[in-house]
Amino acid sequence: MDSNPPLSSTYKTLFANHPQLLDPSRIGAAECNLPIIDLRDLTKWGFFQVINYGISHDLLFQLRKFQINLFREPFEKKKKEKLLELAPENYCWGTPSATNVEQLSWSEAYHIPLNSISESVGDNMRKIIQDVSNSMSRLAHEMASILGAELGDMNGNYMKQNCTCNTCYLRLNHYPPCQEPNGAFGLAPHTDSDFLTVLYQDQIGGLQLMKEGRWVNVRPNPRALIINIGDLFQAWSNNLYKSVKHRVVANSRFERFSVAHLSEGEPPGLEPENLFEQEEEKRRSETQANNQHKTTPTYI
Ligand SMILES: O=C(O)CCC(=O)C(=O)O
Ligand SMILES: [Fe+2]
Repeated sequence: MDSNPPLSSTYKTLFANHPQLLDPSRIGAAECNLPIIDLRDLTKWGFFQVINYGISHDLLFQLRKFQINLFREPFEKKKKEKLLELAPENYCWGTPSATNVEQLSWSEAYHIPLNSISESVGDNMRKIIQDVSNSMSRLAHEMASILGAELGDMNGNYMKQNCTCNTCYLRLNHYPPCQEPNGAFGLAPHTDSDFLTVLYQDQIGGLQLMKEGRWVNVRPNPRALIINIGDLFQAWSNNLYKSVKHRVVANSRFERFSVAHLSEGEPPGLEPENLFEQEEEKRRSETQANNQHKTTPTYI
Protein backbone atom coordinates (compact mmCIF):
# COMPACT_ATOMS: atom_id res chain seq x y z
CA MET A 1 0.00 0.00 0.00
CA ASP A 2 1.23 3.49 -0.89
CA SER A 3 2.07 5.49 2.19
CA ASN A 4 2.02 8.88 0.45
CA PRO A 5 -1.21 10.82 0.21
CA PRO A 6 -2.82 10.92 -3.27
CA LEU A 7 -1.35 14.31 -4.15
CA SER A 8 -0.88 13.53 -7.86
CA SER A 9 -4.34 12.22 -8.54
CA THR A 10 -6.02 14.86 -6.42
CA TYR A 11 -4.27 17.89 -7.93
CA LYS A 12 -3.72 16.68 -11.47
CA THR A 13 -6.40 19.00 -12.90
CA LEU A 14 -5.06 21.98 -10.96
CA PHE A 15 -1.71 21.64 -12.70
CA ALA A 16 -3.34 20.89 -16.03
CA ASN A 17 -5.30 24.15 -15.82
CA HIS A 18 -2.19 26.26 -15.14
CA PRO A 19 0.52 25.03 -17.50
CA GLN A 20 2.63 28.21 -16.98
CA LEU A 21 3.29 27.09 -13.40
CA LEU A 22 5.21 24.16 -14.69
CA ASP A 23 8.09 26.33 -15.89
CA PRO A 24 10.88 24.99 -13.64
CA SER A 25 12.64 28.39 -13.43
CA ARG A 26 9.86 29.68 -11.15
CA ILE A 27 11.27 27.74 -8.22
CA GLY A 28 14.92 28.65 -8.85
CA ALA A 29 16.97 30.51 -6.19
CA ALA A 30 20.61 31.25 -5.54
CA GLU A 31 22.40 28.97 -3.14
CA CYS A 32 23.71 30.21 0.20
CA ASN A 33 25.50 28.88 3.22
CA LEU A 34 23.85 29.66 6.50
CA PRO A 35 26.24 31.02 9.14
CA ILE A 36 27.62 28.30 11.35
CA ILE A 37 27.84 28.91 15.07
CA ASP A 38 30.20 26.40 16.52
CA LEU A 39 29.11 26.05 20.13
CA ARG A 40 32.28 24.18 20.88
CA ASP A 41 34.25 27.36 20.14
CA LEU A 42 32.38 29.12 22.91
CA THR A 43 33.26 26.48 25.44
CA LYS A 44 36.86 26.19 24.22
CA TRP A 45 37.86 29.86 24.15
CA GLY A 46 36.20 31.72 27.01
CA PHE A 47 36.87 34.87 24.94
CA PHE A 48 35.02 35.93 21.85
CA GLN A 49 34.19 38.97 19.77
CA VAL A 50 30.80 40.37 18.91
CA ILE A 51 29.91 42.73 16.10
CA ASN A 52 26.63 44.57 15.41
CA TYR A 53 26.20 44.75 19.15
CA GLY A 54 23.78 47.68 19.10
CA ILE A 55 25.96 50.36 20.73
CA SER A 56 26.73 53.33 18.53
CA HIS A 57 30.36 53.92 17.62
CA ASP A 58 29.76 57.57 18.26
CA LEU A 59 28.81 56.88 21.88
CA LEU A 60 31.85 54.67 22.42
CA PHE A 61 34.03 57.30 20.79
CA GLN A 62 32.67 59.97 23.15
CA LEU A 63 33.54 57.78 26.10
CA ARG A 64 37.02 57.24 24.69
CA LYS A 65 37.51 61.00 24.28
CA PHE A 66 36.41 61.57 27.85
CA GLN A 67 38.68 58.77 29.04
CA ILE A 68 41.70 60.26 27.26
CA ASN A 69 41.05 63.71 28.73
CA LEU A 70 40.59 62.24 32.16
CA PHE A 71 43.92 60.45 32.11
CA ARG A 72 45.60 63.58 30.69
CA GLU A 73 44.89 65.41 33.94
CA PRO A 74 48.01 66.00 36.08
CA PHE A 75 48.91 62.98 38.15
CA GLU A 76 48.70 64.89 41.43
CA LYS A 77 45.18 65.90 40.55
CA LYS A 78 44.14 62.36 39.69
CA LYS A 79 45.69 61.11 42.91
CA LYS A 80 44.23 63.69 45.27
CA GLU A 81 41.12 65.16 43.76
CA LYS A 82 37.79 63.51 43.35
CA LEU A 83 37.86 63.88 39.59
CA LEU A 84 34.75 61.85 39.01
CA GLU A 85 33.42 62.76 42.42
CA LEU A 86 34.52 59.28 43.35
CA ALA A 87 36.49 58.29 46.40
CA PRO A 88 40.30 58.52 45.94
CA GLU A 89 40.48 54.70 46.11
CA ASN A 90 38.64 54.57 42.82
CA TYR A 91 41.79 55.74 41.09
CA CYS A 92 44.67 53.31 41.15
CA TRP A 93 47.99 53.03 39.38
CA GLY A 94 50.87 50.53 39.29
CA THR A 95 50.89 47.70 41.80
CA PRO A 96 51.70 49.02 45.28
CA SER A 97 52.48 45.57 46.62
CA ALA A 98 54.83 44.52 43.76
CA THR A 99 58.19 43.22 44.86
CA ASN A 100 59.33 42.24 41.38
CA VAL A 101 58.60 43.19 37.77
CA GLU A 102 56.44 40.14 37.21
CA GLN A 103 53.89 41.42 39.69
CA LEU A 104 53.77 44.92 38.33
CA SER A 105 50.94 46.38 36.21
CA TRP A 106 52.21 49.34 34.19
CA SER A 107 48.88 51.10 34.08
CA GLU A 108 46.39 53.35 35.81
CA ALA A 109 42.64 52.87 36.12
CA TYR A 110 39.41 54.38 37.33
CA HIS A 111 36.86 52.03 38.84
CA ILE A 112 33.37 53.41 38.48
CA PRO A 113 30.71 51.58 40.48
CA LEU A 114 27.60 51.87 38.38
CA ASN A 115 25.28 52.30 41.33
CA SER A 116 26.95 55.54 42.36
CA ILE A 117 27.12 57.24 39.00
CA SER A 118 23.89 59.12 39.22
CA GLU A 119 24.88 61.17 42.24
CA SER A 120 28.52 61.55 41.47
CA VAL A 121 29.61 62.41 37.97
CA GLY A 122 29.07 65.75 36.15
CA ASP A 123 26.10 65.91 33.81
CA ASN A 124 27.53 65.34 30.35
CA MET A 125 29.88 62.65 31.48
CA ARG A 126 27.28 60.98 33.61
CA LYS A 127 25.05 60.61 30.60
CA ILE A 128 27.80 59.05 28.47
CA ILE A 129 28.87 56.63 31.21
CA GLN A 130 25.29 55.70 31.93
CA ASP A 131 24.46 55.16 28.27
CA VAL A 132 27.54 53.03 27.67
CA SER A 133 27.10 51.00 30.80
CA ASN A 134 23.38 50.44 30.19
CA SER A 135 24.13 49.25 26.67
CA MET A 136 26.99 47.05 27.82
CA SER A 137 24.83 45.58 30.59
CA ARG A 138 22.13 44.81 28.08
CA LEU A 139 24.70 43.14 25.84
CA ALA A 140 26.11 41.15 28.76
CA HIS A 141 22.61 39.95 29.67
CA GLU A 142 21.88 39.03 26.08
CA MET A 143 25.09 37.02 25.83
CA ALA A 144 24.45 35.40 29.21
CA SER A 145 21.02 34.31 28.11
CA ILE A 146 22.38 32.81 24.86
CA LEU A 147 25.16 31.00 26.69
CA GLY A 148 22.90 30.12 29.62
CA ALA A 149 20.39 28.45 27.29
CA GLU A 150 22.94 25.65 26.89
CA LEU A 151 22.58 25.12 30.62
CA GLY A 152 18.82 25.26 30.68
CA ASP A 153 18.64 28.90 31.84
CA MET A 154 16.46 30.06 28.99
CA ASN A 155 16.03 33.73 29.85
CA GLY A 156 19.33 34.61 31.40
CA ASN A 157 17.55 34.53 34.74
CA TYR A 158 20.61 33.73 36.77
CA MET A 159 22.40 36.86 35.66
CA LYS A 160 19.27 38.98 35.89
CA GLN A 161 18.89 38.00 39.52
CA ASN A 162 22.52 38.15 40.52
CA CYS A 163 24.14 40.94 38.53
CA THR A 164 22.46 44.28 38.99
CA CYS A 165 23.87 47.78 38.69
CA ASN A 166 24.67 47.45 42.39
CA THR A 167 27.38 45.01 41.60
CA CYS A 168 28.58 46.14 38.18
CA TYR A 169 31.25 48.64 37.36
CA LEU A 170 33.14 50.20 34.53
CA ARG A 171 36.90 50.14 34.62
CA LEU A 172 38.65 52.77 32.55
CA ASN A 173 42.17 51.53 31.83
CA HIS A 174 45.13 53.50 30.58
CA TYR A 175 48.45 51.84 29.70
CA PRO A 176 51.22 54.46 29.33
CA PRO A 177 54.21 53.53 27.14
CA CYS A 178 56.88 51.62 29.00
CA GLN A 179 60.51 52.00 27.95
CA GLU A 180 61.95 49.69 30.55
CA PRO A 181 64.34 47.33 28.75
CA ASN A 182 62.86 44.08 30.01
CA GLY A 183 59.32 44.94 29.12
CA ALA A 184 56.48 44.87 31.58
CA PHE A 185 52.90 43.85 31.91
CA GLY A 186 50.36 46.58 31.32
CA LEU A 187 48.12 44.34 33.36
CA ALA A 188 49.50 41.31 35.14
CA PRO A 189 47.98 37.87 34.35
CA HIS A 190 44.60 37.29 35.92
CA THR A 191 41.15 35.89 35.36
CA ASP A 192 38.14 38.17 35.82
CA SER A 193 36.25 37.35 38.98
CA ASP A 194 32.92 38.52 37.57
CA PHE A 195 30.21 36.79 35.56
CA LEU A 196 30.86 38.25 32.12
CA THR A 197 33.14 41.08 30.99
CA VAL A 198 32.54 43.34 28.00
CA LEU A 199 35.70 45.00 26.73
CA TYR A 200 36.11 47.97 24.44
CA GLN A 201 39.75 48.30 23.45
CA ASP A 202 41.60 50.58 21.07
CA GLN A 203 43.66 49.38 18.10
CA ILE A 204 47.09 49.32 19.74
CA GLY A 205 46.96 45.68 20.78
CA GLY A 206 48.64 44.03 23.73
CA LEU A 207 45.86 41.88 25.13
CA GLN A 208 47.00 38.27 25.37
CA LEU A 209 45.21 35.19 26.56
CA MET A 210 46.25 31.74 27.59
CA LYS A 211 45.33 29.10 25.04
CA GLU A 212 46.42 25.49 25.35
CA GLY A 213 49.27 26.42 27.66
CA ARG A 214 50.62 29.27 25.50
CA TRP A 215 50.08 33.02 25.46
CA VAL A 216 48.45 34.29 22.28
CA ASN A 217 48.02 37.89 21.13
CA VAL A 218 44.51 39.05 20.40
CA ARG A 219 44.45 41.04 17.18
CA PRO A 220 42.25 44.13 17.71
CA ASN A 221 39.18 44.38 15.50
CA PRO A 222 37.75 47.90 15.17
CA ARG A 223 34.25 46.54 14.56
CA ALA A 224 34.13 44.26 17.55
CA LEU A 225 33.72 44.28 21.30
CA ILE A 226 35.32 41.47 23.28
CA ILE A 227 33.31 39.37 25.70
CA ASN A 228 34.94 37.09 28.20
CA ILE A 229 33.69 34.60 30.72
CA GLY A 230 34.53 35.36 34.34
CA ASP A 231 35.09 33.06 37.33
CA LEU A 232 31.46 33.30 38.44
CA PHE A 233 30.15 32.10 35.10
CA GLN A 234 32.69 29.28 35.01
CA ALA A 235 31.59 28.14 38.45
CA TRP A 236 27.89 28.51 37.68
CA SER A 237 28.27 26.59 34.40
CA ASN A 238 30.04 23.83 36.24
CA ASN A 239 33.18 24.46 34.16
CA LEU A 240 31.42 24.24 30.79
CA TYR A 241 32.53 27.80 30.08
CA LYS A 242 36.06 28.76 30.98
CA SER A 243 37.30 31.86 32.74
CA VAL A 244 40.50 32.22 30.76
CA LYS A 245 43.66 33.78 32.08
CA HIS A 246 44.66 36.95 30.29
CA ARG A 247 47.10 39.85 30.57
CA VAL A 248 48.13 42.99 28.77
CA VAL A 249 51.71 43.57 27.68
CA ALA A 250 52.98 47.12 27.82
CA ASN A 251 54.00 48.86 24.61
CA SER A 252 57.32 50.70 24.45
CA ARG A 253 56.06 53.40 22.06
CA PHE A 254 52.31 53.76 22.27
CA GLU A 255 49.88 54.30 25.07
CA ARG A 256 46.74 52.19 25.07
CA PHE A 257 43.20 52.64 26.37
CA SER A 258 40.46 50.18 27.17
CA VAL A 259 37.13 50.12 28.99
CA ALA A 260 35.93 47.01 30.77
CA HIS A 261 32.35 46.52 31.93
CA LEU A 262 32.33 43.96 34.71
CA SER A 263 29.18 42.20 35.86
CA GLU A 264 29.93 41.01 39.34
CA GLY A 265 27.53 38.86 41.28
CA GLU A 266 26.45 39.76 44.75
CA PRO A 267 28.51 37.76 47.19
CA PRO A 268 26.74 37.56 50.53
CA GLY A 269 27.88 40.20 52.96
CA LEU A 270 30.23 42.05 50.62
CA GLU A 271 29.63 45.71 49.91
CA PRO A 272 29.71 46.60 46.19
CA GLU A 273 32.45 49.19 46.67
CA ASN A 274 34.72 46.47 48.02
CA LEU A 275 34.32 44.34 44.94
CA PHE A 276 37.06 45.93 42.91
CA GLU A 277 39.44 45.96 45.86
CA GLN A 278 38.80 42.26 46.13
CA GLU A 279 39.50 41.87 42.42
CA GLU A 280 42.74 43.86 42.69
CA GLU A 281 43.78 41.60 45.55
CA LYS A 282 42.93 38.52 43.51
CA ARG A 283 45.01 39.82 40.60
CA ARG A 284 47.94 40.45 42.87
CA SER A 285 47.94 36.93 44.23
CA GLU A 286 47.40 35.41 40.78
CA THR A 287 50.32 37.36 39.41
CA GLN A 288 52.56 35.81 41.98
CA ALA A 289 51.28 32.33 41.29
CA ASN A 290 51.18 32.39 37.50
CA ASN A 291 54.21 34.04 36.08
CA GLN A 292 55.73 30.82 34.99
CA HIS A 293 53.64 31.25 31.83
CA LYS A 294 55.77 34.09 30.49
CA THR A 295 56.44 32.63 27.05
CA THR A 296 56.51 34.21 23.61
CA PRO A 297 52.97 34.75 22.36
CA THR A 298 51.68 34.17 18.86
CA TYR A 299 48.82 35.92 17.10
CA ILE A 300 45.41 34.32 16.79
O1 LIG B 1 42.77 46.26 28.64
C1 LIG B 1 42.51 45.10 28.30
O2 LIG B 1 42.59 44.72 27.13
C2 LIG B 1 42.13 44.07 29.32
C3 LIG B 1 41.60 44.65 30.59
C4 LIG B 1 41.29 43.61 31.60
O3 LIG B 1 41.62 42.46 31.46
C5 LIG B 1 40.56 43.99 32.79
O4 LIG B 1 40.29 45.20 33.00
O5 LIG B 1 40.23 43.07 33.58
FE1 LIG C 1 40.60 41.18 32.83
